[in-house]
Amino acid sequence: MFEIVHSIESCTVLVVDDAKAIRKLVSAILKPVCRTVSFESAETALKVCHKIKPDLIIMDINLEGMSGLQACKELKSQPDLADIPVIFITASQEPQVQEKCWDAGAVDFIEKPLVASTLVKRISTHLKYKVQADILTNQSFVDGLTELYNRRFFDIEIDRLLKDSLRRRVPLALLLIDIDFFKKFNDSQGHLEGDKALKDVTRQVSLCTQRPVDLVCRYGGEEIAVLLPDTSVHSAQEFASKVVQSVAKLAIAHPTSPHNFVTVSVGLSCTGSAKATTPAKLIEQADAALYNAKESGRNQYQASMAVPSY
Ligand SMILES: Nc1nc2c(ncn2[C@@H]2O[C@H](COP(=O)(O)OP(=O)(O)OP(=O)(O)O)[C@@H](O)[C@H]2O)c(=O)[nH]1
Repeated sequence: MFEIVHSIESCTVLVVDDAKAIRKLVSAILKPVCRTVSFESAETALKVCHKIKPDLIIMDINLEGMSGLQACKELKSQPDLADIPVIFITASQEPQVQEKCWDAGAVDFIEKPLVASTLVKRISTHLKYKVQADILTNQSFVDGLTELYNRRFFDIEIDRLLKDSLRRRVPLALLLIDIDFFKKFNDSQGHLEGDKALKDVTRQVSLCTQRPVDLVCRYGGEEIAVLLPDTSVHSAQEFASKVVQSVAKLAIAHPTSPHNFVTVSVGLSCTGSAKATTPAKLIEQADAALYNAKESGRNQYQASMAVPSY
Protein backbone atom coordinates (compact mmCIF):
# COMPACT_ATOMS: atom_id res chain seq x y z
CA MET A 1 0.00 0.00 0.00
CA PHE A 2 2.72 2.50 1.01
CA GLU A 3 5.67 3.11 -1.26
CA ILE A 4 8.87 2.71 0.77
CA VAL A 5 11.30 5.58 0.29
CA HIS A 6 14.85 4.30 0.01
CA SER A 7 16.60 7.21 -1.66
CA ILE A 8 16.72 10.85 -0.71
CA GLU A 9 19.86 11.65 -2.72
CA SER A 10 17.95 13.65 -5.32
CA CYS A 11 16.36 15.86 -2.63
CA THR A 12 17.41 19.52 -2.38
CA VAL A 13 17.96 21.20 0.98
CA LEU A 14 18.12 24.98 1.17
CA VAL A 15 20.56 26.26 3.82
CA VAL A 16 19.94 29.84 4.96
CA ASP A 17 22.48 31.37 7.33
CA ASP A 18 24.32 34.69 7.28
CA ALA A 19 27.47 33.01 8.60
CA LYS A 20 29.44 31.63 5.67
CA ALA A 21 31.22 29.15 7.96
CA ILE A 22 27.88 27.58 9.03
CA ARG A 23 26.63 27.39 5.43
CA LYS A 24 29.82 25.64 4.38
CA LEU A 25 29.78 23.30 7.39
CA VAL A 26 26.14 22.24 6.91
CA SER A 27 26.67 21.69 3.17
CA ALA A 28 29.80 19.62 3.81
CA ILE A 29 28.08 17.44 6.45
CA LEU A 30 25.07 16.84 4.20
CA LYS A 31 27.06 16.23 1.01
CA PRO A 32 26.78 12.40 1.21
CA VAL A 33 23.03 12.64 1.95
CA CYS A 34 21.44 15.10 -0.49
CA ARG A 35 21.97 18.22 -2.59
CA THR A 36 22.31 21.55 -0.81
CA VAL A 37 21.95 25.12 -2.02
CA SER A 38 22.86 27.90 0.41
CA PHE A 39 21.88 31.55 0.79
CA GLU A 40 22.90 34.39 3.06
CA SER A 41 19.52 36.11 3.36
CA ALA A 42 15.96 34.95 3.91
CA GLU A 43 14.71 37.39 1.26
CA THR A 44 16.78 35.74 -1.48
CA ALA A 45 15.95 32.26 -0.21
CA LEU A 46 12.19 32.99 -0.39
CA LYS A 47 12.52 34.29 -3.94
CA VAL A 48 14.34 31.20 -5.21
CA CYS A 49 11.99 28.82 -3.38
CA HIS A 50 9.37 29.31 -6.10
CA LYS A 51 11.92 28.31 -8.72
CA ILE A 52 13.79 25.41 -7.16
CA LYS A 53 11.06 24.08 -4.81
CA PRO A 54 13.41 22.65 -2.17
CA ASP A 55 12.41 19.54 -0.21
CA LEU A 56 13.51 21.06 3.08
CA ILE A 57 14.91 24.30 4.49
CA ILE A 58 17.48 24.64 7.27
CA MET A 59 17.50 28.21 8.52
CA ASP A 60 19.10 30.29 11.23
CA ILE A 61 16.56 32.05 13.48
CA ASN A 62 18.49 35.30 13.59
CA LEU A 63 19.32 36.65 10.18
CA GLU A 64 20.12 40.17 9.06
CA GLY A 65 17.11 41.79 7.39
CA MET A 66 14.16 39.40 7.46
CA SER A 67 14.54 37.02 10.42
CA GLY A 68 14.30 33.26 10.02
CA LEU A 69 11.06 33.26 12.03
CA GLN A 70 9.47 35.90 9.75
CA ALA A 71 10.66 34.02 6.66
CA CYS A 72 9.12 30.79 7.94
CA LYS A 73 5.75 32.49 8.59
CA GLU A 74 5.87 34.04 5.11
CA LEU A 75 6.61 30.63 3.58
CA LYS A 76 3.72 28.98 5.43
CA SER A 77 1.32 31.66 4.14
CA GLN A 78 2.04 30.80 0.49
CA PRO A 79 0.03 27.77 -0.71
CA ASP A 80 2.66 26.51 -3.15
CA LEU A 81 5.46 26.69 -0.55
CA ALA A 82 3.62 25.93 2.67
CA ASP A 83 4.41 22.21 2.70
CA ILE A 84 8.20 22.68 2.59
CA PRO A 85 9.43 21.66 6.04
CA VAL A 86 11.58 24.22 7.87
CA ILE A 87 14.17 23.28 10.50
CA PHE A 88 15.74 26.06 12.54
CA ILE A 89 19.31 26.20 13.72
CA THR A 90 19.57 27.84 17.12
CA ALA A 91 22.16 28.35 19.81
CA SER A 92 19.43 29.26 22.28
CA GLN A 93 18.27 26.85 24.96
CA GLU A 94 15.41 29.13 26.03
CA PRO A 95 11.95 27.55 25.97
CA GLN A 96 10.41 30.84 24.67
CA VAL A 97 12.69 30.78 21.62
CA GLN A 98 11.82 27.15 20.94
CA GLU A 99 8.13 28.02 21.31
CA LYS A 100 8.54 30.77 18.68
CA CYS A 101 10.07 28.24 16.27
CA TRP A 102 7.04 25.92 16.58
CA ASP A 103 4.63 28.88 16.31
CA ALA A 104 6.29 30.03 13.09
CA GLY A 105 5.56 26.60 11.58
CA ALA A 106 8.91 24.80 11.96
CA VAL A 107 8.93 20.99 12.02
CA ASP A 108 12.09 20.78 14.16
CA PHE A 109 15.15 22.63 15.33
CA ILE A 110 18.81 21.74 15.61
CA GLU A 111 21.02 23.13 18.34
CA LYS A 112 24.40 24.78 17.89
CA PRO A 113 27.16 23.68 18.12
CA LEU A 114 26.18 21.29 15.36
CA VAL A 115 26.73 17.57 15.87
CA ALA A 116 27.34 16.08 12.43
CA SER A 117 25.70 12.70 13.04
CA THR A 118 22.58 14.31 14.59
CA LEU A 119 22.29 16.73 11.67
CA VAL A 120 22.54 13.88 9.15
CA LYS A 121 19.99 11.69 10.99
CA ARG A 122 17.47 14.52 11.57
CA ILE A 123 17.64 15.74 7.98
CA SER A 124 17.46 12.19 6.55
CA THR A 125 14.37 11.42 8.64
CA HIS A 126 12.56 14.62 7.65
CA LEU A 127 13.46 14.16 3.97
CA LYS A 128 12.06 10.62 3.99
CA TYR A 129 8.78 11.90 5.50
CA LYS A 130 8.64 14.69 2.91
CA VAL A 131 9.25 12.38 -0.06
CA GLN A 132 6.67 9.91 1.23
CA ALA A 133 4.10 12.66 1.81
CA ASP A 134 4.69 13.96 -1.75
CA ILE A 135 4.14 10.47 -3.19
CA LEU A 136 0.89 10.01 -1.27
CA THR A 137 -0.35 13.49 -2.20
CA ASN A 138 0.36 12.84 -5.87
CA GLN A 139 -1.37 9.44 -5.71
CA SER A 140 -4.47 10.98 -4.15
CA PHE A 141 -4.80 13.27 -7.18
CA VAL A 142 -4.35 10.65 -9.89
CA ASP A 143 -6.95 8.28 -11.36
CA GLY A 144 -5.74 4.67 -11.20
CA LEU A 145 -7.16 3.47 -14.54
CA THR A 146 -6.32 6.33 -16.89
CA GLU A 147 -3.42 7.84 -14.91
CA LEU A 148 -4.99 11.25 -15.55
CA TYR A 149 -5.52 13.74 -12.73
CA ASN A 150 -8.77 12.94 -10.95
CA ARG A 151 -11.91 14.94 -10.14
CA ARG A 152 -10.52 16.06 -6.79
CA PHE A 153 -7.57 17.70 -8.55
CA PHE A 154 -9.85 19.17 -11.23
CA ASP A 155 -12.04 20.82 -8.58
CA ILE A 156 -9.01 22.50 -7.01
CA GLU A 157 -7.48 23.55 -10.32
CA ILE A 158 -10.61 24.96 -11.95
CA ASP A 159 -11.05 27.21 -8.94
CA ARG A 160 -7.42 28.39 -9.05
CA LEU A 161 -7.30 28.83 -12.84
CA LEU A 162 -10.64 30.64 -12.98
CA LYS A 163 -9.56 33.13 -10.29
CA ASP A 164 -6.32 33.68 -12.21
CA SER A 165 -8.21 34.12 -15.48
CA LEU A 166 -10.58 36.72 -13.99
CA ARG A 167 -7.75 38.58 -12.22
CA ARG A 168 -5.58 38.75 -15.33
CA ARG A 169 -8.57 39.23 -17.69
CA VAL A 170 -7.44 36.39 -19.93
CA PRO A 171 -9.73 33.62 -21.18
CA LEU A 172 -9.95 30.14 -19.67
CA ALA A 173 -11.60 27.42 -21.75
CA LEU A 174 -13.23 24.26 -20.42
CA LEU A 175 -14.04 21.18 -22.49
CA LEU A 176 -16.20 18.34 -21.24
CA ILE A 177 -15.61 15.25 -23.39
CA ASP A 178 -17.91 12.24 -23.24
CA ILE A 179 -17.49 8.92 -25.05
CA ASP A 180 -20.54 8.19 -27.22
CA PHE A 181 -22.69 5.09 -26.63
CA PHE A 182 -20.18 3.77 -24.12
CA LYS A 183 -22.74 1.67 -22.31
CA LYS A 184 -23.43 -0.12 -25.60
CA PHE A 185 -19.68 -0.55 -26.09
CA ASN A 186 -19.31 -2.19 -22.66
CA ASP A 187 -22.37 -4.34 -23.28
CA SER A 188 -21.16 -5.61 -26.64
CA GLN A 189 -17.37 -5.70 -26.14
CA GLY A 190 -17.10 -6.37 -22.43
CA HIS A 191 -15.99 -4.17 -19.55
CA LEU A 192 -12.27 -4.92 -19.97
CA GLU A 193 -12.35 -3.78 -23.59
CA GLY A 194 -14.27 -0.75 -22.30
CA ASP A 195 -11.45 0.04 -19.88
CA LYS A 196 -8.91 -0.29 -22.68
CA ALA A 197 -10.92 2.00 -24.98
CA LEU A 198 -11.24 4.54 -22.19
CA LYS A 199 -7.47 4.50 -21.68
CA ASP A 200 -6.83 4.86 -25.44
CA VAL A 201 -9.24 7.78 -25.72
CA THR A 202 -7.81 9.61 -22.70
CA ARG A 203 -4.27 9.12 -24.03
CA GLN A 204 -5.36 10.55 -27.38
CA VAL A 205 -6.95 13.59 -25.71
CA SER A 206 -3.72 14.18 -23.76
CA LEU A 207 -1.73 13.96 -27.00
CA CYS A 208 -3.89 16.75 -28.47
CA THR A 209 -2.65 19.22 -25.82
CA GLN A 210 0.37 21.28 -26.74
CA ARG A 211 1.30 23.28 -23.64
CA PRO A 212 2.37 22.11 -20.18
CA VAL A 213 -0.32 24.33 -18.58
CA ASP A 214 -3.16 22.50 -20.36
CA LEU A 215 -4.82 20.17 -17.89
CA VAL A 216 -6.57 16.90 -18.74
CA CYS A 217 -8.55 15.19 -15.94
CA ARG A 218 -10.89 12.25 -15.60
CA TYR A 219 -14.07 14.11 -14.69
CA GLY A 220 -16.06 10.99 -13.88
CA GLY A 221 -17.00 7.66 -15.49
CA GLU A 222 -16.34 8.04 -19.23
CA GLU A 223 -16.15 11.83 -19.07
CA ILE A 224 -12.92 13.80 -19.46
CA ALA A 225 -12.44 17.48 -18.61
CA VAL A 226 -9.79 19.69 -20.22
CA LEU A 227 -8.85 23.12 -18.91
CA LEU A 228 -7.03 25.39 -21.36
CA PRO A 229 -5.68 28.52 -19.65
CA ASP A 230 -5.03 31.66 -21.72
CA THR A 231 -6.98 30.19 -24.63
CA SER A 232 -9.45 32.14 -26.77
CA VAL A 233 -12.77 30.62 -27.84
CA HIS A 234 -11.45 30.35 -31.38
CA SER A 235 -8.38 28.32 -30.31
CA ALA A 236 -10.48 26.21 -27.94
CA GLN A 237 -12.85 25.39 -30.82
CA GLU A 238 -9.88 24.29 -32.93
CA PHE A 239 -8.72 22.13 -30.04
CA ALA A 240 -12.19 20.60 -29.60
CA SER A 241 -12.37 19.82 -33.33
CA LYS A 242 -8.92 18.18 -33.16
CA VAL A 243 -10.07 16.02 -30.21
CA VAL A 244 -13.20 14.83 -32.02
CA GLN A 245 -11.30 14.00 -35.21
CA SER A 246 -8.29 12.34 -33.59
CA VAL A 247 -10.45 10.07 -31.39
CA ALA A 248 -12.43 8.98 -34.47
CA LYS A 249 -9.13 8.34 -36.27
CA LEU A 250 -8.14 5.84 -33.57
CA ALA A 251 -10.72 3.66 -35.34
CA ILE A 252 -11.61 1.61 -32.26
CA ALA A 253 -14.35 -0.70 -33.54
CA HIS A 254 -17.77 -0.04 -31.98
CA PRO A 255 -20.23 -2.29 -33.84
CA THR A 256 -23.26 -1.03 -31.89
CA SER A 257 -22.64 2.65 -32.63
CA PRO A 258 -24.10 4.26 -35.80
CA HIS A 259 -20.58 5.64 -36.37
CA ASN A 260 -19.08 2.10 -36.27
CA PHE A 261 -16.12 3.42 -34.27
CA VAL A 262 -15.64 4.90 -30.81
CA THR A 263 -16.35 8.64 -30.98
CA VAL A 264 -16.66 11.50 -28.53
CA SER A 265 -18.94 14.47 -28.03
CA VAL A 266 -17.48 17.68 -26.64
CA GLY A 267 -19.06 20.66 -24.85
CA LEU A 268 -17.05 23.87 -24.67
CA SER A 269 -17.37 26.92 -22.45
CA CYS A 270 -15.10 29.88 -21.88
CA THR A 271 -14.70 32.73 -19.42
CA GLY A 272 -15.32 36.25 -20.62
CA SER A 273 -19.06 35.92 -20.66
CA ALA A 274 -20.50 37.80 -17.69
CA LYS A 275 -22.09 34.62 -16.39
CA ALA A 276 -19.10 32.28 -16.33
CA THR A 277 -17.48 33.76 -13.23
CA THR A 278 -17.68 30.68 -11.02
CA PRO A 279 -16.52 27.08 -11.61
CA ALA A 280 -20.14 25.95 -11.33
CA LYS A 281 -21.23 28.32 -14.14
CA LEU A 282 -18.35 27.35 -16.41
CA ILE A 283 -19.13 23.65 -15.89
CA GLU A 284 -22.87 24.20 -16.30
CA GLN A 285 -22.29 25.94 -19.66
CA ALA A 286 -19.90 23.24 -20.92
CA ASP A 287 -22.40 20.61 -19.81
CA ALA A 288 -25.24 22.33 -21.71
CA ALA A 289 -23.02 22.48 -24.82
CA LEU A 290 -22.17 18.79 -24.40
CA TYR A 291 -25.88 18.02 -24.25
CA ASN A 292 -26.34 19.92 -27.53
CA ALA A 293 -23.48 17.95 -29.12
CA LYS A 294 -25.18 14.69 -28.06
CA GLU A 295 -28.58 15.87 -29.29
CA SER A 296 -27.10 17.02 -32.62
CA GLY A 297 -25.85 13.52 -33.47
CA ARG A 298 -22.67 13.03 -31.34
CA ASN A 299 -19.11 12.77 -32.80
CA GLN A 300 -18.85 16.57 -32.72
CA TYR A 301 -18.25 19.56 -30.48
CA GLN A 302 -20.62 22.37 -29.58
CA ALA A 303 -19.70 25.64 -27.87
CA SER A 304 -21.81 27.18 -25.14
CA MET A 305 -24.20 29.87 -26.36
CA ALA A 306 -22.77 32.06 -23.62
CA VAL A 307 -19.19 32.07 -24.95
CA PRO A 308 -17.80 35.55 -25.61
CA SER A 309 -16.87 36.62 -29.11
CA TYR A 310 -13.18 37.37 -28.48
N1 LIG B 1 -15.39 -0.02 -18.98
C1 LIG B 1 -15.66 1.04 -18.25
N2 LIG B 1 -16.87 1.62 -18.34
C2 LIG B 1 -17.14 2.70 -17.63
C3 LIG B 1 -16.20 3.26 -16.76
N3 LIG B 1 -16.74 4.35 -16.18
C4 LIG B 1 -18.00 4.46 -16.66
N4 LIG B 1 -18.25 3.47 -17.54
C5 LIG B 1 -19.48 3.17 -18.27
O1 LIG B 1 -19.84 4.21 -19.13
C6 LIG B 1 -21.23 4.05 -19.43
C7 LIG B 1 -21.86 5.40 -19.55
O2 LIG B 1 -23.18 5.21 -19.97
P1 LIG B 1 -24.18 6.38 -20.25
O3 LIG B 1 -24.01 7.46 -19.22
O4 LIG B 1 -25.53 5.80 -20.41
O5 LIG B 1 -23.67 7.04 -21.59
P2 LIG B 1 -23.44 6.42 -23.02
O6 LIG B 1 -23.84 4.99 -23.10
O7 LIG B 1 -22.03 6.72 -23.41
O8 LIG B 1 -24.43 7.26 -23.91
P3 LIG B 1 -24.22 8.71 -24.44
O9 LIG B 1 -23.31 9.44 -23.50
O10 LIG B 1 -25.59 9.31 -24.45
O11 LIG B 1 -23.64 8.61 -25.81
C8 LIG B 1 -21.83 3.20 -18.31
O12 LIG B 1 -22.23 1.96 -18.85
C9 LIG B 1 -20.67 3.03 -17.35
O13 LIG B 1 -20.67 1.76 -16.74
C10 LIG B 1 -14.93 2.63 -16.66
O14 LIG B 1 -14.03 3.03 -15.90
N5 LIG B 1 -14.71 1.53 -17.41
